[in-house]
Amino acid sequence: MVKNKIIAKDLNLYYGSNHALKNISMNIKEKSITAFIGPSGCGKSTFLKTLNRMNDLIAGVKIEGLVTLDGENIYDDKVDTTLLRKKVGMVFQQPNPFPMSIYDNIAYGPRIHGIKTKSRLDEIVEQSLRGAALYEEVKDRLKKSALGLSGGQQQRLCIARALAVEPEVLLMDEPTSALDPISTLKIEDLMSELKEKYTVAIVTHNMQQAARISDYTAFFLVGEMVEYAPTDILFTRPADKRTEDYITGRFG
Ligand SMILES: Nc1ncnc2c1ncn2[C@@H]1O[C@H](COP(=O)(O)OP(=O)(O)OP(=O)(O)O)[C@@H](O)[C@H]1O
Repeated sequence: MVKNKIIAKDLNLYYGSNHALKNISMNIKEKSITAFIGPSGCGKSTFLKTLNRMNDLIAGVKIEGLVTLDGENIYDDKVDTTLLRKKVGMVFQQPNPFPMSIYDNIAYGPRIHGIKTKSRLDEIVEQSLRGAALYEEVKDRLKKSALGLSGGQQQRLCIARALAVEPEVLLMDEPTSALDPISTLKIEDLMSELKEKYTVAIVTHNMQQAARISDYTAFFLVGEMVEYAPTDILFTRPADKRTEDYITGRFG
């Protein structure tokens, strides 16, 4: 049986008086891809961000309920959020490399976590770039600015940067929506490789993408999680009429 890596239980989130997540319970399976779909504003990104406490950074947010990672409550007062975010990395919609060299982008996280030796950093940079299927394209320009890379390369760099601190979970918030179709395909292929080692959760607006790459899909609607099932079942035999209406394009 596949292990549950993350468990959310009765999760509620309020932005001030806006009840943005309503009683969400979900088990996210280890070493698989879970996609969150649903119309704009339904809470997909908000839910994703609760999984590494990125919403803590927003003023006026109130969170109730439980999220566990390997059985440990990530909202416990004792949790070090820097370490949590090392274990649960994040990749955003817009590629956001730091304005520094390709090498330094990758070495940044490991350096913060105390790795100083050049040979070890060299090793991590190469491994991470290989893990993100970027090494061959950039190996001769590691000391050049990351801002000179194409959008698709920048996004793979951001994935490599996330991999450099040895995460267990990767959260991806519409990682391909700013990319052309070829770069999108590269990232999708990469994600299928990544799930051999990591647990991946992805927000996507693109239902075909969810159907192509994910093992499980959750459908959100105005803050509720309407349905959560293996992807092939959710797209072929949804249990809820609202899921069916959405995936057949009747709204959203
Ligand atoms: N930082 C914030 N402060 C206040 N309200 C927010 C904030 N972020 C999101 N919201 C609100 O929470 C609700 C859910 O937003 P969220 O971004 O999670 O939805 P989404 O499904 O990811 O949407 P989209 O697909 O458009 O990105 C919306 O009503 C949104 O306006």
